Amino acid sequence: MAFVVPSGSLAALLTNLLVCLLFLSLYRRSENATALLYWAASCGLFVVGGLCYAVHVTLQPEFSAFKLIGIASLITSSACLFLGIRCFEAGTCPANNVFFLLLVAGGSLSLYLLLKAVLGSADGMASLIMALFFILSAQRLKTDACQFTSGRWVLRVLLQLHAAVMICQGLTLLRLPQGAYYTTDHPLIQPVLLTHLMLTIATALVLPLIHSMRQNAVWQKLASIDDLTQCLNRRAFLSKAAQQSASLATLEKPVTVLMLDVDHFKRINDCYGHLVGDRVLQQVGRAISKALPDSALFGRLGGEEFAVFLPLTQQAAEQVVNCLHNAVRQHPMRHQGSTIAVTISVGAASANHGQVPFETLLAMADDALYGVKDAGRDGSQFANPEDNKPKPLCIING
Ligand SMILES: Nc1nc2c(ncn2[C@@H]2O[C@H](COP(=O)(O)OP(=O)(O)OP(=O)(O)O)[C@@H](O)[C@H]2O)c(=O)[nH]1
Repeated sequence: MAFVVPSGSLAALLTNLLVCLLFLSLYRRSENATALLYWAASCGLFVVGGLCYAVHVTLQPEFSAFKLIGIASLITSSACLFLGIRCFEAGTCPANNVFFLLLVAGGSLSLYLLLKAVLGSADGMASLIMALFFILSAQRLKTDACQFTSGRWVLRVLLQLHAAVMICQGLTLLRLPQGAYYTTDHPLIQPVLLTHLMLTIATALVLPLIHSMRQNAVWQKLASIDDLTQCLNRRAFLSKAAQQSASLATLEKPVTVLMLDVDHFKRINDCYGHLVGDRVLQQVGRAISKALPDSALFGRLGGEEFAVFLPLTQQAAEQVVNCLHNAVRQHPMRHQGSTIAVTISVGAASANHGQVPFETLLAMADDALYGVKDAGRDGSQFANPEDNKPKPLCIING
């Protein structure tokens, strides 16, 4: 039965090699996915470590350089996985990763040699150090606070199981006589290797899956955000607001739509230049975002025109509109020692029982906005939903 363990080890090495190639091919196809490269390196180093260890066992010297390289590669392998998780979390590669990797490899090897000198036998220490990296990786995922909760939960469990398997392997090896790993038909070794295999395969499937889920979410976010102001862009705002409006309508809940326009923005551009104009738009966007309640949707429709969707009655929305005027006034732009006064005009339309389609509210709010501009700007006007015509219910002129 002595051949059972080596064949299990060979299967583990082959699996890691295939996973390494899978991650490498994914890495070549995806952009900015350093995590995949680290995960490929992790499996690659595991194969190198296993092969070096096998050469050492075949030659069977008392203590060979192959064993040392094998142990170092195996430990660095799990450290690479940890770095892959770090890159994944950061969304990019932290600058100090390579230095950290060298530190880990050097530190772990020194620890190994120290334990070897003190204990006489420290074969299992490599497995325990690997377990430590699996635990650290799982911990890193545990602190995650955003989406993909289920994918990350699965990955965390896989890493924790892997850590448990490595601890079992480590404790088993520590109790075996020197070099007996490949020759003893120990009852624990075979299940440990099998579990290692299955966990590697499972992790190899889950990792790219959550990686692509994350990429998709990042792209979706990029596609829905306005570059300049960081609020929703036109397409995202209109589609989200229409969706929310439809679901609120079925519940007969109130809905208010605001159209906001920066007053005399052309003058700002003409006087100070387009770059300053851009900064004014950013400032206005920030001020409005901060002043809005959490339930609001806020987007830039284009140019100096913004829109807000509020799940509020007209009465409640009027207070929000007042806050928006104040917020914009209280955050004037400073440019070369002078202050650029900025005001906004707001057209609004409410449906207190959600019975008016979103598109109609938007058009009514737009009409109301024209009314405010005609009335002199820096004010607001609510359209009357009953006759579908803008009617001045509230004018605040600055
Ligand atoms: N800096 C900058 N200017 C922009 C941007 N988009 C549109 N504009 C400018 O915004 C100006 C809008 O001018 P108008 O539509 O006449 O509006 P206004 O001057 O604000 O006048 P009222 O709305 O009537 O108060 C134009 O000069 C556009 O070139 C942008 O992203 N950045």
